This record gives sequence, structure tokens and C-alpha cells, in this order.
Amino acid sequence: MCGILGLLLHDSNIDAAPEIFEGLQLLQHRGQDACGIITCGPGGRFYQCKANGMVRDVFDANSISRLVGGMGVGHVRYPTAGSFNNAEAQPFYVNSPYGICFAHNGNLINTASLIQFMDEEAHRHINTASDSELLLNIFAHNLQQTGKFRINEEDIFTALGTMVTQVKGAYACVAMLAGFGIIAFRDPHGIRPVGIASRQSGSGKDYIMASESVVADAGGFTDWEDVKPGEAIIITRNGVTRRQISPPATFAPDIFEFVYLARPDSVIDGVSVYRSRMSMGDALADKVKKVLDEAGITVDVVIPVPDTSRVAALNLAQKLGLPYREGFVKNRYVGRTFIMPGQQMRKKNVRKKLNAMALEFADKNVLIVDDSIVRGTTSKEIIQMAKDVGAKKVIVASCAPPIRHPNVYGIDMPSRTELVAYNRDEKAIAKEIGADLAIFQTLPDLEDSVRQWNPKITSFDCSVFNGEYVTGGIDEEYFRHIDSIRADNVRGKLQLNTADINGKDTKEAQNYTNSSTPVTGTDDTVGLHNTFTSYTPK
Ligand SMILES: O=P(O)(O)OC[C@H]1O[C@H](OP(=O)(O)OP(=O)(O)O)[C@H](O)[C@@H]1O
Ligand SMILES: NC(=O)CC[C@H](N)C(=O)O
Ligand SMILES: [Mg+2]
Repeated sequence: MCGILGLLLHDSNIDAAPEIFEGLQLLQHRGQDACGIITCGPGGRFYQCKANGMVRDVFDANSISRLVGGMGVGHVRYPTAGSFNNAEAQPFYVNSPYGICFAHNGNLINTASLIQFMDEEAHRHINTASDSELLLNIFAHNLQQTGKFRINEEDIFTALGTMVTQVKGAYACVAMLAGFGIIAFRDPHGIRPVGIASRQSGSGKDYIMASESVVADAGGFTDWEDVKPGEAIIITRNGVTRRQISPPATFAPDIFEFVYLARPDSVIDGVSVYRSRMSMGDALADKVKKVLDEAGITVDVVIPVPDTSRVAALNLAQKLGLPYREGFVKNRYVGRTFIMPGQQMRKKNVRKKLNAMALEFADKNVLIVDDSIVRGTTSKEIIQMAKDVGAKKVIVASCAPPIRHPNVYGIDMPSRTELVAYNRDEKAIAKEIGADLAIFQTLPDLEDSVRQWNPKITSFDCSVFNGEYVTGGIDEEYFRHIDSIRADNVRGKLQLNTADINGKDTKEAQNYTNSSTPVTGTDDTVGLHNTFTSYTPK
């Protein structure tokens, strides 16, 4: 669930970078590990700055001032493939054909066959373990097939149309062609979000493409429109061209965007995330009432787990006629815990981030509401905190059903065994996290909470709840494979190996990527054969 952004200003003499920087800050909740911006200046020359770190750490006034040009793309990264090293920060760049930059949100599931294709047919070198670099090179290869000196929109649609038949998985992308324009496209199932908006600028229009509408709102852009599943939109200074690049497929946006990933003030696929979370709270209230009545437990107070669950918890409390209290105070300088790399870091940060106020817990039966319980890291810590400050009974309610299946479409939940609900029923989950009772939303109620705001969405990707993967192509062997390369207990080791391979995870590399330099002619990466750790289907 990275954040992607593209901006094309009508007046090419105005630099796009300051506004892309601001937009990326608004998308920070989608990825905290790395970020980057590439702009296109006079003569089609690219300028880039990317590195590991949050947006405010990677960029300063100096680096932004060196990102020249009236159009550009940006990215905030939350890795789901490859490693955490600098070399995999996005946007990615290839010089041939024409100069292309690329920012990707999602995750591909057929990387092994794509790597083989790159090696044996396209003869393109992939220098990282990132699926996004691979996706860019597939697109570049297809564009190369036109063999043209100069291309047009039709050629781009054709290249993307071929790409759709080659890659499997989730991809919402923003690309930029040197001196040409910016492109947004979405996979045939529309699993990850991306939309476009415009604003008047002199005699023409500025255009923005972003993962979430909040970026457009903040920049004064209007007419936000979601890119349709399987659609590509090309924006040049001559205007907007759009095309369906894939045959119709089941539209299945990831429901977890509404549960946790997106900001509440965004509207995704016609649904206000805020409204959907209110509905989740309402629906959960009914379930909570039923379970509490059956168990003969009365609750004194409802307490949300900041930040994401607040909206739902307030509605739930109102519906049950219970007091809503902010019993956990959040340190505003600590980011999201779930998207941090490594279990140790996540665990440590829950305590750093949240503090329980005894006066809201002591001698009370408390109902703690969270949007989701994934690894149980947050629940375990906060339940203990609540008990430490004198809570009598701690009941936990989750706006999402138990998560028992890995995510393969751009959320870092690769390993079943890390999921607290794996092989556990609700009673066993409660025991594991130390709660007196754990209450979960049902999947139909969760789906209704979102769908009621846009009945045109007939299905969602709910794979983490029901194990049904809309793209197909996921089997036991695939799970074993991602488990073996991405589970928390093996990842540290693999990161080291990947850093060695790329020769980029050094102080030197940090300096290189941190400076805003023209892209052309500065590639110092080591020339090695494709070095992915790959999955070979039977
Ligand atoms: O069971 P877990 O593995 O702990 O994951 C679930 C928790 O992580 C997320 O919070 P996070 O701190 O990332 O972000 P937030 O501040 O937006 O709630 C989510 O909102 C849950 O609180
Ligand atoms: N969360 C995402 O969208 C990740 C994008 C890409 N798979 C990466 O790991 O960089
Ligand atoms: Mg949370």
C-alpha cells in the first residue's frame, strides 16, 4: 500500500517538485520506509531524489530546489517485495526507450516467470529484487517493440495492453515519459486505488494523479475521478486521453483500504472512507451488544485505539449509549506501527506511541475498539497497559473479521503463522492477546458497511479474511515461497544478502540517492545478472 503521485503543471516554467513534496506528505500513512521524486525539466531531462526515510527527512529546501521541471512523479514506499534498501526506493527509472519513470502501489504474484522473460526474451537487466522495477521493465520492453523514433498515445496504450496480459497481481501506477507526459493505470481488478483531478491554471489546466483524493483536495484540484479498473489515462500538455487496456474483469477493490490503509478524509471508488468507518462502528455495535448480552457482561466505557479506529469507535459508543473516552494518548511523533518493518520495532513502538490514562481505566470494564487485529502486536500491548492501570475487564472489538490469510496484493502480511487469528477461534484469540473477550465484525457486515455508500461495487478483495484471491494463481507452494523469503524471522538475513548484491546499501549509496541529480548518466549500479529470489511454479 505505497502512495503514488503524478503532477503535470500547465505552465512548464513552474516547478512541480514543491507540490509533489506536499502531496507525498499527505500520503505518508501509506508508506514510511522510503520515498522519492523524479521531475522532468527542459529538454526532457529527469532529476531525481530518493532514499530511505520519511518525506520530511529525505527532502529539504535544497534538494527540492534542484528538482527542476513542470511535471513529475513521487512515491512513498511500504515494501512488500524485495528488501528495504535504498536501491528499491521509488520512482524507478529506465533510460530506454525514451526515458521512463515509474511509481507502483501493489504487488505482483508472477515475478518468477517475468524474470525469466526479462532474461531470456527481453534481455533487460533487473538490478533489484523489487517487483516494481520488473513491472517498469515489462512496460519499457513493450514500448520498445514499437521500434519508433517518436511514439504517441496509441503506442503507450498498446504497450500497457500487452503488459496487462503478462503480469498478475495488484498494480496502481503512475508513470512519466521524458518530455511527453504522465500516465496513470490500474490493474484489471482495481485492487489498489488511484485517481485523477484537475484545476484551472491560466488558459489551461494542471493535472494530478494520486492514490487518494485527499492530495487533490489539499492542492485545490477538483473533479476527482477514480481510474477505472483496467484503464489507463495519459495526460500531456495537449490534454487527456483514456483507454480501457484490459478486457472486463471482476472489480474487487481491497476492502482493507477502507478498514485501515486510507485516510478517513479520502474518497475511494466513490466511497467516503470516513462514512464507511462510521458504518463499520454501527454494524459492530449490534454484534457487540449481542455478545455482551450473551456473556452477561456490562461495559462502562468505550475506548478507541488511536488513530484509525476512532471514527468507528465513536459511532459504536453512540449506538450503544456508552461513554466514549480517549483513554489512550498517542505520541504524535511516532508513525504507524503496523507498517514498520520487523516485529521487534513494531512491538517497541506500540509502547512508545500509546499511553494509557489510569483515570479512564481504573475499576472499569472497558471496551477497546480497534479497526483490525493482525499480528496482535497492538492488542497484546494495550490490553496489558489497560490492566496495568487498573481495568477490571478488558473486552476488545475489531471492525474487521479475524485475519487468517496472507496478503499478496501490497500489504505486508506474508506469513500465516504471524497472524494471531491463524488456527485460532475468537476464544483462543482473546486468550492469546490477554483479553477477557474478543469480538469481531462479520465479513458480510464489513462489506455492507462499505458497499452501502456505493452499491455499484459488487465485490471486494477480502482475501485476508476469506482466502479467496481474485487474480487466481495463488496456491500452497506460493504461500510457502513467500513465507520463506518474507516472514519476519527470515527477512533480516535476506535483506543483508540483497544489500550485498546491489552494492547500494551503504553510506555512499545514501549520499548518492539523496542528492537531486539528473538521472541520465549517473547510474552507478553494479552490472549483475538478474538476481531475484524467485518462486518457481510447478
Ligand atoms: O494487530 P497488529 O499487527 O498490531 O495490527 C493492527 C494494528 O495496527 C494498526 O495501527 P497503526 O499503529 O499501524 O496505525 P494507526 O495509528 O493508523 O491506527 C491498526 O490500526 C491496528 O491498531
Ligand atoms: N506496498 C506496496 O505497494 C509496495 C510496492 C512494491 N511491491 C514494493 O515493494 O516496493
Ligand atoms: Mg491502529
